Parts: sequence; C-alpha cells; structure tokens
Amino acid sequence: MKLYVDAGNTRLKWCLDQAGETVASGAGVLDEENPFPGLTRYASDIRSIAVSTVASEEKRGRLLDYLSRLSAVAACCYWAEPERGGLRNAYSDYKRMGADRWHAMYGAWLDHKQGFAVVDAGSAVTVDYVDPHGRHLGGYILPGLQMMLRSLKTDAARIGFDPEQVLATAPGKSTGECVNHGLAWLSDAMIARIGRDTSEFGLTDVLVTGGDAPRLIDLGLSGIHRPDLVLAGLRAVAGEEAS
Ligand SMILES: Nc1ncnc2c1ncn2[C@@H]1O[C@H](COP(=O)(O)OP(=O)(O)OP(=O)(O)O)[C@@H](O)[C@H]1O
Ligand SMILES: CC(C)(CO)[C@@H](O)C(=O)NCCC(=O)O
Ligand SMILES: [K+]
Repeated sequence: MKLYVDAGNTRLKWCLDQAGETVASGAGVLDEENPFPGLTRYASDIRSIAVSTVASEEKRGRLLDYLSRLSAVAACCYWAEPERGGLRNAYSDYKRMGADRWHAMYGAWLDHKQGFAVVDAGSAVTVDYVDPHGRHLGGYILPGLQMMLRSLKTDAARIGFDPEQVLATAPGKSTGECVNHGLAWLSDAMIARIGRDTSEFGLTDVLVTGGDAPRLIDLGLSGIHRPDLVLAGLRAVAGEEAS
C-alpha cells in the first residue's frame, strides 16, 4: 500500500492507496500523541510514503520522525515544480511556492483542462488561476477564516465576541454581529471577485478545497468541492516519478 500525506499548518490529511483505490483515509494533528488515528493497523503494509507539506522545518522533522517509527519505508517529500505535464508555474522562484498549492493545481489540471480556479480555504486561503493552456496565471494568499477571527481577538483589546458561522452580511449592531457578519461580508466580496476574474480570464471551473471549503460554498461560492485535491495531485506526481 502507498501512503500519501498532506501536512498543512493546522491539520494533516492522509490516504492509503492500493492499486489505485483508496482503502483508508483520515485526518489528524501532528502535536497529538497519534497524529494518524486509523493508520497504525496498516503500518506493516506500507510500501511507499509520499508527503506534501507547508509546515515549518521543525514540524516536518517531527512528522518524518513519527513516520520513521511507524514504518521502515523512507518518506519522500514532494515540492512545487516549474512545470509538469503541461501545467506551468507562474513563479520564477518556484521553490517558494507552497507544495500544497502546486499539488492542488496539478490535481485539478488532470481533470479540468478547460481552465480553472483553485480555492484552498485552510489555515490560510489561497486562490490560483490556471488557463486552458495550463499556464498558471498567478494567485493570491489571504489570511484564513479562523486566522482572521483569532487576530481580531488577540490583537484588538476591546473586540470580544463568540465566533458564529453566520451567512448574514447586513451591517452589524453589536460587536459579535460586526465581526461575524464582517467575515461573511468579506468572504462574499472575495467570492464575487473570483466570479469576475474567472469570467475575465475565461476559466470554466472553480475547485474548492481545505477545511473551510463548505463554509465558502455555503456563503455562495459556486464550485466543485474537492476535499482531496492536494492528495489527488500528490498521488499523481508521486506515481509519475515512480514509473
Ligand atoms: N476538524 C477540524 N479541525 C480543524 N480545523 C477545521 C476542522 N474542520 C474544519 N476546519 C477549518 O479548517 C481550517 C483549516 O483548514 P485545513 O484543515 O485545510 O488546514 P490546513 O491544511 O492545515 O491548512 P493549510 O494547508 O492552509 O496550512 C480552519 O480554519 C478551520 O476553520
Ligand atoms: C500559503 C500557504 C500557507 C497555504 O497553505 C502555503 O501554500 C505556503 O506556505 N506557501 C508558501 C508561500 C507561497 O506559496 O508563495
Ligand atoms: K491545505
């Protein structure tokens, strides 16, 4: 079996593949005693380990340590690339791009050759545009939804509120409303902007991934929910490298 790991800044997601089929998958947190609940019983069946990570080097070290105790197979980390299979990275300094963005774009490129946007709403939110020729037009990096609420809480002394996942965007009449409606209002503006950009650039599909994808879809982002997009791209990349 092949183990694939997408290690973000908050959570890690994994799946186990046997002959192209997913036999098990899960999510966890590196700092917990068992970051891969559900995986341990398959440990002796693992024949390869591929990792896509944007976590710090310190966290990556701990992840690799954990994996080396789990399995005798060495884990291989995959990074952003300048080009693959007709998909071309807009970054000249492509090594600086988060591996998750590259793998999500490649996962999308395999199934959506007619041009697309990838919206990854994780710890941070990223938006990337790829045209029908596979040219990455560039993208955006924004604070994630939880990150925005957390920064309001910790960096502004008099903003006290309970986070609520509201859809309301009307002007708020209390601190809680102003903050919660504010986040919905800001997301609404981002969603409208993505709509404008995709029609301007002639991109057909919007693929949405990351822990806050359902929230953005609830807020009106009309896209295809692909929770596994980073893992899908990683599987393809690692498979091509092995063959
Ligand atoms: N069970 C969960 N645990 C933690 N966060 C969750 C969970 N379900 C949804 N979320 C939301 O998902 C977001 C984190 O998304 P995700 O799991 O994609 O993070 P990540 O992969 O670590 O992020 P990144 O790749 O940006 O580092 C948080 O902002 C949170 O609101
Ligand atoms: C932007 C995040 C945090 C999104 O997970 C990640 O892709 C990352 O750490 N990127 C490095 C900077 C860049 O992509 O240009
Ligand atoms: K992610």
